[in-house]
Amino acid sequence: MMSKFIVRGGKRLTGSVKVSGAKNSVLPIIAASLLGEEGQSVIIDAPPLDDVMTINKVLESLGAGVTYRDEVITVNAEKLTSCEAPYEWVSKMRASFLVMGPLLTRMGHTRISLPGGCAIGTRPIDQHLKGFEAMGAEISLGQGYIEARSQGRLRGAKIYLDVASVGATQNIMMAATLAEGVTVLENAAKEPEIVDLANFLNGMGAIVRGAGTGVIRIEGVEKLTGVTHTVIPDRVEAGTYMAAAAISGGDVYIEGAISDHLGSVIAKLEEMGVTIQPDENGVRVIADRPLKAVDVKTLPYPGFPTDMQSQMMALLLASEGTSVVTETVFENRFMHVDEFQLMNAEIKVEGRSSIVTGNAKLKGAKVTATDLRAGAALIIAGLVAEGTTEVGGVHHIDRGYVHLAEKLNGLGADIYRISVDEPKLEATKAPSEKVEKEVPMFKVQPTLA
Ligand SMILES: CC(=O)N[C@H]1[C@@H](OP(=O)(O)OP(=O)(O)OC[C@H]2O[C@@H](n3ccc(=O)[nH]c3=O)[C@H](O)[C@@H]2O)O[C@H](CO)[C@@H](O)[C@@H]1O
Ligand SMILES: C=C(OP(=O)(O)O)C(=O)O
Repeated sequence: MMSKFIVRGGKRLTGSVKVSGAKNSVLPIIAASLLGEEGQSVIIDAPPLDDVMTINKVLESLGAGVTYRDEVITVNAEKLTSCEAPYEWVSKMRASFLVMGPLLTRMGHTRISLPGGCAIGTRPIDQHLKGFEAMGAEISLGQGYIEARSQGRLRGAKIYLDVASVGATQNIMMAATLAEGVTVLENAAKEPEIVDLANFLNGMGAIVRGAGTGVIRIEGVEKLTGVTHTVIPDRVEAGTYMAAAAISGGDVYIEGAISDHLGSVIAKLEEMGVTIQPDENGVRVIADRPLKAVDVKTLPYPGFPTDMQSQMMALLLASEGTSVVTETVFENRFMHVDEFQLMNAEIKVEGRSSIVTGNAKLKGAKVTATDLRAGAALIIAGLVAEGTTEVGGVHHIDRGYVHLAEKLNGLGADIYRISVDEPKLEATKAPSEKVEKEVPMFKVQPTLA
């Protein structure tokens, strides 16, 4: 059964919303728990997301014992029975590829389905493989799978990344923890999720230094054990609620948001005229003046995050003046532009930049989430559009947002989720029309005050 979000615009957001654990931290940490040859890992604040369920399935298919209750995952990886991550799971979620480093270094052999490209770009994995090869692995490709083998333990190496890839940094860092000798990773990604993973690994007994800087040094150890760890709050989810608050002219406290992780987003919001008041437990966002247009360029951390680009574009549509949004991280991350245009937005794409005309008179329309963040951005636009916005492609949103509608409704938004029958394709007949089922248009109950 497919779903849609129905957003009725015009509500000002006020109150408090709590941020969940970070999707982009919990996924590599779950993968890293495969390194624990003794004891179990307990991962606290693991958000109930489709992506988390998918990677848990991958771990189970490798023979690990996994339980998930009340946002706590326990992983027992003492005995693994397989080193192969099948297409079934990797095709659902690229981050499953992060099991490659842990499996290779612990078992000396792994076979993983090739992660495909996706809506936002081709997303190659050459830097991951370059790192494994430098550590002595032999890589072969065939039938949609990548196989890596090492004779004995991997060996520490000096590795320079051509791009500061988050995934390659994580995969190589994990592989290096059990390698013989020291690995020095240069031009490493500096995202807070890298630091969270390093803290998890160090808790397991690894020796990782310099995470959060461009050079990470990993001294290999013989064995790692399970550890208890709390995942950092999701900075992209926090940023999404900041944008939602700002577009609605609201006053919202985002509980759990770590302002240090959101420097570039906060700077841009302040430049637009939004008041941001961070404290030790979260960030308050007050939008009591007309918003001003600003230019935004996505960059690796600490630059402006690509995962906030589409939500920011929604906000710029409601600002005074013209903005230029430049995407430098992924080559095809403007799919939301066409959808915004269906809502009466005026945006022109020129290569890697989008020229966004502000003061848009947004109108509700039937639109589709082309990826996770595009979905959130369409909902943000729907908050101020005239009439009703119907957002399809909700499965993308479910990958990365915990109770998005409930959390926004808790702030005063008016969002429903409805079920929609999937169109059936039959050989001899034209595809049937999408039929909206006669489900009562129940309002999702707010879970937060
Ligand atoms: C699960 C997770 O944490 N996902 C995040 C992670 O994705 P992910 O780890 O896949 O993103 P990367 O940092 O690897 O990608 C950044 C850029 O590097 C390129 N590249 C990457 C690897 C490689 O071997 N070769 C190469 O050329 C990519 O095509 C892209 O243009 O970081 C992205 C960039 O902040 C975020 O948008 C994603 O939300
Ligand atoms: C692109 C994203 O995630 P992933 O790398 O898991 O596709 C995202 O979180 O916006």
